[in-house]
Amino acid sequence: MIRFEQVSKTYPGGFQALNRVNFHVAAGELAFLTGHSGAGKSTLLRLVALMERPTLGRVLINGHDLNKISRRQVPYLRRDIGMIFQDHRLLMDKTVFDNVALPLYIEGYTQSEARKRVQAALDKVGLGGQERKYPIMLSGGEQQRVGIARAIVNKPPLLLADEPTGNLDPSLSLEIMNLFESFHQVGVSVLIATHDLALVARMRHRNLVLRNGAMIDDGLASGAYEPLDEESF
Ligand SMILES: Nc1ncnc2c1ncn2[C@@H]1O[C@H](COP(=O)(O)OP(=O)(O)OP(=O)(O)O)[C@@H](O)[C@H]1O
Repeated sequence: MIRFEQVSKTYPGGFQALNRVNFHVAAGELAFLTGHSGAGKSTLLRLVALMERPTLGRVLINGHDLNKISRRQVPYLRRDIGMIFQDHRLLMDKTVFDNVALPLYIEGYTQSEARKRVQAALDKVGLGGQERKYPIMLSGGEQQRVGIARAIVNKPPLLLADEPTGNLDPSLSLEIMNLFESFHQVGVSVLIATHDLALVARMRHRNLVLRNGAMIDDGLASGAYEPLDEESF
């Protein structure tokens, strides 16, 4: 699903955010991406989401070499990627319905055509019946769920989350992670950048670790990918 081959990213100005990164995340896998602040996590996600281009190397998504994707093709590829941000990036002057429907409006759906899909997405994140509210009327955890509903409304096979629990307390964070787990269980690929190492340990999924732009652990050799049995947890 996601393959990086010798990927480096140097920003204008000369800062090298990623240095020869190699990894593969298979279709349907859930993996975490961890590392210190500035390690390159957001940069890596932005390369996957075609928000940045690599300076060197190849990024492949679903077999598509992103170096060969023209600007015109970018929106089509992005449809297959749901993106979730720490600050959820909701439109505060729009209802929950309109926020979640946004990707569908962009694809040309009318409000009535979008209705079923929006309701299904809100049901999945536990916010059924909240369509008419405005984000300001919701708690932080609920606002993040609206952001997740917006990311899944057009059923993308790949979800990318950048610090999705950064503003939430531990119990809300666990609820949000459980939601990602439920998408993974129905076959969606999920890559989550996070600082929350306690939560990562608890979730028992693969952990890709960046340090100063280099991938120092891809979560495979260490055995972290293998589920632990109850006794050893
Ligand atoms: N557009 C940009 N132009 C120049 N430098 C950038 C740009 N975006 C990021 N950087 C630099 O690249 C490095 C990696 O940033 P990145 O946001 O990928 O790290 P991160 O691991 O996500 O950090 P954090 O956990 O703090 O969000 C940082 O030193 C940052 O300042």
